[in-house]
Amino acid sequence: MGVPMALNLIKAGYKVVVWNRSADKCEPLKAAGATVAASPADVARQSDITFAMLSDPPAAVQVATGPGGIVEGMSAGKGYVDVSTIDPATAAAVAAAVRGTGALYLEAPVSGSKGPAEQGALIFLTAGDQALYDAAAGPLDVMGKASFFLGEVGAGANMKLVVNAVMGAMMGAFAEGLSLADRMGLQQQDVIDVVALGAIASPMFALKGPAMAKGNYPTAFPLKHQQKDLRLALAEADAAAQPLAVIAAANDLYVRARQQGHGDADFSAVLEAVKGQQQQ
Ligand SMILES: NC(=O)C1=CN([C@@H]2O[C@H](COP(=O)(O)OP(=O)(O)OC[C@H]3O[C@@H](n4cnc5c(N)ncnc54)[C@H](OP(=O)(O)O)[C@@H]3O)[C@@H](O)[C@H]2O)C=CC1
Ligand SMILES: O=CC(=O)O
Repeated sequence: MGVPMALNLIKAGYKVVVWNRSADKCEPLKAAGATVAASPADVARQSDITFAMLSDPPAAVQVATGPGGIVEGMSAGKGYVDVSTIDPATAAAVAAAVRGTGALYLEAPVSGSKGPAEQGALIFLTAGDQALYDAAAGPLDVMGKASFFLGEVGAGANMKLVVNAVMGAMMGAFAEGLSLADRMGLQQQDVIDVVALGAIASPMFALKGPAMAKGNYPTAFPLKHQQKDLRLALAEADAAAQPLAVIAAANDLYVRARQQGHGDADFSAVLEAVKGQQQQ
C-alpha cells in the first residue's frame, strides 16, 4: 500500500523522503524521484509531515518508538500520520510518544485496497490532532477520494475495525455461498451474476468473485491482515461487552486459512478454508 500512495504524492509534486525495513521496496520510489532515508527518524527529520503504512500494532510501535524510530526525529511544528490498521490502544501509545516531542499526531487508517491506493481513491478514517488533519489536507486529497475526521485518537482505529469486521464476515459468507452452490451443481459464475443484480450486490463480490470461482486469489489485501483486523475487532468487542457471533465465526475461517498456508494470498482465499471443511 505504501508504494502506490507515495508514488501518487511524488506525481502530485510533493518532495518525498522514504524508508522501508526491506530497502529493495524503496527502489521504485527512488526511481520516481524520492530520497531514500537511513531510518524512520531520518525521514521525520527531513519532513514536515511523516506518513507510516505498516502491517500491524507491533510494527507501528517499533517504527515510531524503537531505536532510530520516528519519535527521535520529531519536534514541534512537525506531524506524524499513521495510516496503518491498528488497535486504538496502540494508536494512543504512539500518539503520546509523538506528542511528547511537541509534534502532532493523526491516525488515518484507510478503507480501500491496492486499486484505490493506485488510483488515489482511498477513504481516510482520521482522528487525533485536527490541526494536523488540516495541514495534511493536500496529501490526503492526493491519496484519497474522501477523508473523515472522527474526533479523539482511537476513533479512526475503531471505525476501521468495524468496517473490516463487516468486510471479513461478508467475504466469509460469500465463500460459503459459492461452495454451497458448487455442491448443489450450480455454476459459481451464475451465482456471481445473480448477486450482482440484486440487493446484496457488492463491488467486492463483483471484483473478486470471478477469480475466486477459478481458484485464483491474486493478493490485493493479504489474508493475514484481514485476520489481524478480525482479531483486533473481536478484542475491542470483548472490552465493550458486545457479542459478535457472525464475525467471530468468520474469524475462525480466516485462522484456518492461515493455518493452511494462505496468509499471504488475497483474503478471498478464505474460500480455500471453506472448501477444506467439505465432507466427502
Ligand atoms: N493491502 C490492502 O488492501 C490494505 C491494507 N491495509 C492495511 O495497511 C497496512 C499495510 O498493508 P499492506 O501494505 O497490504 O501490507 P504489507 O504486508 O505489504 O506491508 C507491511 C509493511 O510493514 C512493514 N513492517 C512490518 N513489520 C515491521 C517492523 N517490525 N518494522 C518495520 N517495518 C515493518 C513491512 O516491511 P518489509 O517490507 O520489510 O516487510 C512493509 O513495509 C496493514 O495494516 C493493512 O491491514 C488497509 C487497507 C487496505
Ligand atoms: O483493509 C482493507 C480494505 O480493503 O479496506
